[in-house]
Amino acid sequence: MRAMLLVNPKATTTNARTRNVLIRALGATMDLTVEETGYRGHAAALAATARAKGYDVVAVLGGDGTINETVNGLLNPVNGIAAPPSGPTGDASHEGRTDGAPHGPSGPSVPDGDPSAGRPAVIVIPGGSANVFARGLGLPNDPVEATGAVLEALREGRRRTVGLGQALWDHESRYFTFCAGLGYDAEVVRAVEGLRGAGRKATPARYVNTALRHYVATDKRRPAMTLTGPGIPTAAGIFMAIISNTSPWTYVGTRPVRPTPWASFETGLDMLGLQRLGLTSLMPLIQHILTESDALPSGRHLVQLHDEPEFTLTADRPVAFELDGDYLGERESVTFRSIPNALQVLV
Ligand SMILES: Nc1ncnc2c1ncn2[C@@H]1O[C@H](COP(=O)(O)OP(=O)(O)OP(=O)(O)O)[C@@H](O)[C@H]1O
Repeated sequence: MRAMLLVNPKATTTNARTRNVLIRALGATMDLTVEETGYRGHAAALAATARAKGYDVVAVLGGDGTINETVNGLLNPVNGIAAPPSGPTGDASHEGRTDGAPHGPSGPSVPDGDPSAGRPAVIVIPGGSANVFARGLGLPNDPVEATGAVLEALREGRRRTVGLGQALWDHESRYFTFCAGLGYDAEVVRAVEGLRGAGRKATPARYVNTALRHYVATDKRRPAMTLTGPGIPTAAGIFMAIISNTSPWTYVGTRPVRPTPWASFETGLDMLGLQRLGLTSLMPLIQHILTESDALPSGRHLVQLHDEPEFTLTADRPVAFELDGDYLGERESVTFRSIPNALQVLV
C-alpha cells in the first residue's frame, strides 16, 4: 500500500516527536512518502498530486485546516483548486455521481457506485487545536493514541465511508468535513484568526473569551439572512447559521458542543439558524447544546434542518463566513450541498 503522509509542522500540537512516532508506525506497514506543508494551500496541492499518482492512502498530521485542504485536494483533481460551480457536468462535486441530478441526491440515499472508491483513503492524526474532524470520527485527541487506533484499523482492514459538505458561492466552491457558519460564529472565528496572526495560541479559553467579548459588538437588531431551498419553507430574519456535516460541532476542552445533535457523516446536512440573539434566547440554547442530550434545541426563534441535500442562505448585506473553522471573508449568498459517500477514512 502506498501512502503519503502530510505533516503541518506549524499546527498547534504537532511536534517532531509525534511526527517521528507516526512515520515509524506507518512506515512499518506501508510504503510511505513524507511531505511537510510549507504554506497555506500546500496540503491541497500535495493531496491532489497523491491522487493523480495513484496513492492508496493520504495520512494527515495536523489540524482541521490542513485536513480541510487535504480533502479539497483529493476531491478537486486539479491541484486542489475548486472548479466553478457551473452545474452538473462542470462541478467537481458531481464527480462519480451517476444520477445526473443537478441538486444532489436527496436525503441519505446512496448514489449508485461509490464515488469514494476512486480516491486515496484518508488517515487523520490530530495535531491541531480542536481536531473536531478526528474526534468526530471517534479518534482519541492524543496523536500517539490516535496512531495506535489507526494502526489497529489498518491491521483489521477497517474503513468508514463518510459524506462531506460543499459550500458554493460566487464562482467558488469548497468542501467541508464538519461545519460551516455564517454570521456571529464566523465573526468569532475571524477575531480569533486575527489574534493568532498576532502570535496568540488558539485555546478553548481564547475562543470563549473572544465570543463573549464579540457578543457585545455583533449586530443583534437587524438579521441579514434568509433560508431557501428545494422543499424547504423559506425562513427570513436569521442572524447566524451553523451548518453541520456531523456532531459535535466543536469542543470546549473535552466537552462536546452539539447545536445540531442529529447531524452525522452518513446523512445530509443539518442547520441551526437563530432568529434572535438576545441573552434570554441565547442562554437556554447554550445550556442545551452543552448537554449530552440527543434532543434538538427548542424555541420559536430557531430554524432547524436535518438531513437536507441542499439549501441556500442569502443575506441582504455581506456577512462573515467560515468553513471548518477557517474564516473565508464576507458573503451575500452561499449554497450548501451534501456530498454522500465522498471519502473513505481508515478509522
Ligand atoms: N508551513 C506552514 N506555515 C504556515 N502555515 C501553514 C503551514 N502549513 C500549513 N499551514 C496552514 O496552517 C493552517 C492551520 O493549520 P492546522 O489546521 O493544521 O492547525 P491548527 O490551526 O493548529 O489547528 P486547528 O485548525 O484545529 O485550529 C492551515 O489552514 C494551513 O493552510
